[in-house]
Amino acid sequence: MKREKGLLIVLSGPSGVGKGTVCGALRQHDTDIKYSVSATTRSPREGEQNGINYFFKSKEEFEKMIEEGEMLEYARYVDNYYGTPRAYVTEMIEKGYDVILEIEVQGALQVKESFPEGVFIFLMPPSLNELRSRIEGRGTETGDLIESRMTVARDEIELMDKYDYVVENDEVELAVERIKSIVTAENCKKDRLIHQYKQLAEE
Ligand SMILES: Nc1ncnc2c1ncn2[C@@H]1O[C@H](COP(=O)(O)OP(=O)(O)OP(=O)(O)O)[C@@H](O)[C@H]1O
Ligand SMILES: Nc1nc2c(ncn2[C@@H]2O[C@H](COP(=O)(O)O)[C@@H](O)[C@H]2O)c(=O)[nH]1
Repeated sequence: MKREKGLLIVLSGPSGVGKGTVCGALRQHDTDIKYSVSATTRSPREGEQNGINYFFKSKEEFEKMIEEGEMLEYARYVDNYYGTPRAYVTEMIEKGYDVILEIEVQGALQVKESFPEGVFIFLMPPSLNELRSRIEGRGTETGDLIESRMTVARDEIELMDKYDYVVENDEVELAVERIKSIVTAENCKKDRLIHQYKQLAEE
């Protein structure tokens, strides 16, 4: 549902936990939520398209975006930059759409500073062994890169108490239902607060 102002939803969690898969499934359920496309200096994987999966940038292009204040947040993750272009997110929120960001933990904590009214959800794997098999099963990284991602994952999991919600991704459809419930509840809370605020303003 479109409102006066949309909700910013930050879906975070370790690489390979299933953020992209869960967002893809959520998209099938809720076509009104807008998905922010990140920028990155990582090379495209087979099948990834510029402007759809990511905006693929050179290091120089990315650093220029940072300098020009175009990033809502950004982080260096395993030797590459990743960041959220600010313009799309603020435009959609102002238009009343809920917007979801699918980002790692350093970036999520930056967004929490600038957008404390956002909803911060940490997607949790059933176990570290399952996380490793998901990364391996995806087949997009090998050897050292898998180890680097697993090392970062352990640090990220330690920060999950900084989030408003922790959602287990045991089964994709269950994770989607949990996220949908959170979004519905948070929107009700926001509507109630706006209603109370308007009543007070009228008194
Ligand atoms: N609930 C699940 N059960 C089993 N496999 C899953 C589940 N969710 C996702 N996967 C699988 O795990 C792999 C990683 O998922 P995905 O690419 O969505 O993770 P991600 O968190 O978006 O990763 P990254 O942050 O690196 O982009 C994929 O092969 C996906 O099919
Ligand atoms: N801080 C940000 N992190 C992001 C963003 N877009 C994606 N990511 C995260 O980076 C890692 C690696 O992604 P991969 O596509 O190379 O597997 C993963 O945790 C993503 O969620 C972003 O805009 N900002």
